[in-house]
Amino acid sequence: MRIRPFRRLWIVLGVASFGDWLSLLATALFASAQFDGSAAQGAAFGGTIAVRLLPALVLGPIAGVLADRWDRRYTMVVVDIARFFLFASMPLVAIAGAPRGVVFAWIAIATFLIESITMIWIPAKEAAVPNLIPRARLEISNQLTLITTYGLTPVLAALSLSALTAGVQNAGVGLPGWADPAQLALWVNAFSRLATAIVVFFGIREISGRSAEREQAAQQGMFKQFVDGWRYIGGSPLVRGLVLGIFGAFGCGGIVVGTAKFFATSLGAGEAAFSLLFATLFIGLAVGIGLGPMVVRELSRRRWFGMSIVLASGSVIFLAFSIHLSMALLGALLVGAGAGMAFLAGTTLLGGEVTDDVRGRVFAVVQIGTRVVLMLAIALSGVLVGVGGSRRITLGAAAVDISSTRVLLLVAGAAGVLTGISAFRQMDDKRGVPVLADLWGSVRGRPLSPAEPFLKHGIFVVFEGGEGAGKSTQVDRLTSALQAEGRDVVVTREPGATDVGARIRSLVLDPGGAPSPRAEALLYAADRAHHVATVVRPAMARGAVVVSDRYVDSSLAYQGAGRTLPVNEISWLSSWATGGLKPDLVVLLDVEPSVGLARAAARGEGADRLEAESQTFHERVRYAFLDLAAADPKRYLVLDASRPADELAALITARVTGMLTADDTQLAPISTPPPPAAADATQVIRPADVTQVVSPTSAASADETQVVSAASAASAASAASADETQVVRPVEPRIVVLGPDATQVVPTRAAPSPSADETQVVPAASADQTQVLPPSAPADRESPTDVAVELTDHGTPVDPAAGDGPADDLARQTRNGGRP
Ligand SMILES: Nc1ncnc2c1ncn2[C@@H]1O[C@H](COP(=O)(O)OP(=O)(O)OP(=O)(O)O)[C@@H](O)[C@H]1O
Ligand SMILES: Cc1cn([C@H]2C[C@H](O)[C@@H](COP(=O)(O)O)O2)c(=O)[nH]c1=O
Repeated sequence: MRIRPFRRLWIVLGVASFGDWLSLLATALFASAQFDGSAAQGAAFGGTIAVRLLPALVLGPIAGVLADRWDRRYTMVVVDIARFFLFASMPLVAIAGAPRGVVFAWIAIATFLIESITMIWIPAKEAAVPNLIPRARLEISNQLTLITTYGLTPVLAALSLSALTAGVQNAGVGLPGWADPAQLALWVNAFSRLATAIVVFFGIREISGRSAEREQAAQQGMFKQFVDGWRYIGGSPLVRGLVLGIFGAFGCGGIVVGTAKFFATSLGAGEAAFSLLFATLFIGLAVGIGLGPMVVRELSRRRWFGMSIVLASGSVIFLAFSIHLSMALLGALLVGAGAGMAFLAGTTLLGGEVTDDVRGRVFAVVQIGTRVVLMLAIALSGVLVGVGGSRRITLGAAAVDISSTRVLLLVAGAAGVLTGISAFRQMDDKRGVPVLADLWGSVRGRPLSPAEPFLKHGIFVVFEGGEGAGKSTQVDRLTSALQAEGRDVVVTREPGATDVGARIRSLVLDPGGAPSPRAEALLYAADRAHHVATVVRPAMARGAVVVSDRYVDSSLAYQGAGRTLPVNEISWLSSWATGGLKPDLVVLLDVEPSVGLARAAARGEGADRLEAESQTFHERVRYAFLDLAAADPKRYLVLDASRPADELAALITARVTGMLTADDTQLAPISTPPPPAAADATQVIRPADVTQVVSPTSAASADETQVVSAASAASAASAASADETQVVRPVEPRIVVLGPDATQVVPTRAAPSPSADETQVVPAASADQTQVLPPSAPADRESPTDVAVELTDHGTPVDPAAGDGPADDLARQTRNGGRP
């Protein structure tokens, strides 16, 4: 309202809308007053309202073209002056003493003319709004406009008419003939048009003027402009989806209105129920428009639009099955809310996304189309259910009453749901982001963000783990191995890889400073945002292998589990900071905190602020890392970091080179030729010991954690990233869990099992509960993508080198591609 031209336009709209509602009633009443007898009066009343619909059908198609061709301010002014004369002419004809038949005929003609020119006024006004206010304010301006048009002004118009009637009645006899409420209302309406014309002409000059594209379009012939408008609507998936969706939502609303009377009867309820349903629908509409944006908050408007249509249509289906008035009222409320939200989201999207040169035509199609669809839906559904009645269907001994009202509601609801889904698909701007999680996140103020699109060629490997786990050591080793192959490797770390990061690092780690937990989380996120934007993404875009010492998981573990801040909030923060960039591989070096801290202390550099935290803090951190790995095993390589550094380095190099071999088409060219035995390049170093986490762990105790030794370099080479937005592996890895007396084949998350009948899927959380299979499953084990995992009876790691039991045989077979 602080935007002056918009404020004035809103006042104009309010007055115009008040006049519209007043004239709707007044013209119909005035027309019926020209007849005697209730039948003739009823026909005159209904006829005048029907006449208002005709122009939409006749003039609708070209109204938008005119609104796009002409100056919008002059269009509005000229139309309003014409409406002033037309409205004023109706009582004037009567005052002039014309016979009642002529008065009625003129009312019908004038109504037709008024509605016809209004068809041009509406799109001109609608198309002007987006030029007056910033895009971010469009939704709230639409909310205001819709609430004014469909909430405030009809009520005000009805109250004004009653007040006029009461005033005239109280004045008693002696008043002149023209002073009847309907005629007075027409005068009020006529002068309100004159007032709006003056305000638009003198007060909202900003509406004038044409963009260069509109100027250019106006040079074309009208027919071409008309055809282009339809081509634009049909050819743009967004606009097509919006238009179809809005029509669908209004169709649903119309069917509910059209069948409400029969529906109330089928519920065994009477007239009052009909009025209740009708009123509830409008209350729902107001709730959807007024409160919808507050509820969904930052949800993508494109998604919201599709979801609202599904809500409206799904609620129509719900209505079809309602067996009690309370259910029906709930259904009607939801239909209204869904339709209201769809209309608000739709008009806002149209205002923001449709360019100025075609906006008039698009708005004309929507405004006029919704009227037509609404009226057709009301009329046709009323006729259909009237003709259909209720059928008694006998199925054997049982007989069921099926009312055509419910069948119609069901069919319309199902069609609406399909329309909503199709609109959603056409317009979705967050493909790949789970819909319900996104909705839930948005309601809670944290919508999920899609991965930021960028041309990704490189591979992103991250090392995670507690203090002194050996990350820096392994980062160096991997880097050397890759560089020896001639790869472009970028070594980096968090926090502190950039100048900005170095300052943040000293802020968070210097024992002197003490940022609060939330400030600490934000500082790490700030370091990460800058790091990803300036180091990681550019390096990956050029095809480098990026190796980072710590990344998002450190925040989840240290600030989430360690500082006990809500992990989902830290996760959202990191996802925002990184634009959704996930590593292709996380190497988790798992070690007892006491061992790691002792190693770090042995460096003799003194403990930083986090290293100085308690033992329990570091234990929480450790289990948080393990939990993260268990939740997404394909992306993780979890290693027992107490093993010798050389062994770990061999395993990591094997896994990463395996990934690189698969990805070589995308990576930056290797600068030195590969070793002479090309076949060897595909041979993977056989690991002696890969540790895999097969169960989510609780942070409580070490005994509950199932960290198990595993072996299979082949799996290490193939079981890389599961992230759909990044590297997608053609073969899903699977984990073979070996116990001292049992073998279990556990497909990892969502892995399609090639031999489903041989595979028993068990919840990996508990080794005790696993189903026992004989230790021979050659078909499964021959798969090069299997990971052999060995368990002791209490789930702790077994060193395959230490024993020679059946488990070791199987582990060896797996390593050897199924050969004994
Ligand atoms: N596998 C290993 N076995 C024994 N000692 C190791 C192993 N890996 C690294 N170390 C030693 O442990 C110490 C810490 O190693 P490193 O600096 O690589 O760990 P880090 O995880 O990067 O530590 P921080 O988290 O403190 O940065 C070093 O002295 C290193 O030589
Ligand atoms: C990225 C990140 C790090 N931390 C902590 C973890 C460590 O204690 C230090 C970093 O020191 P290092 O010698 O480089 O390992 O910071 C954290 O708490 N949150 C994070 O996001």
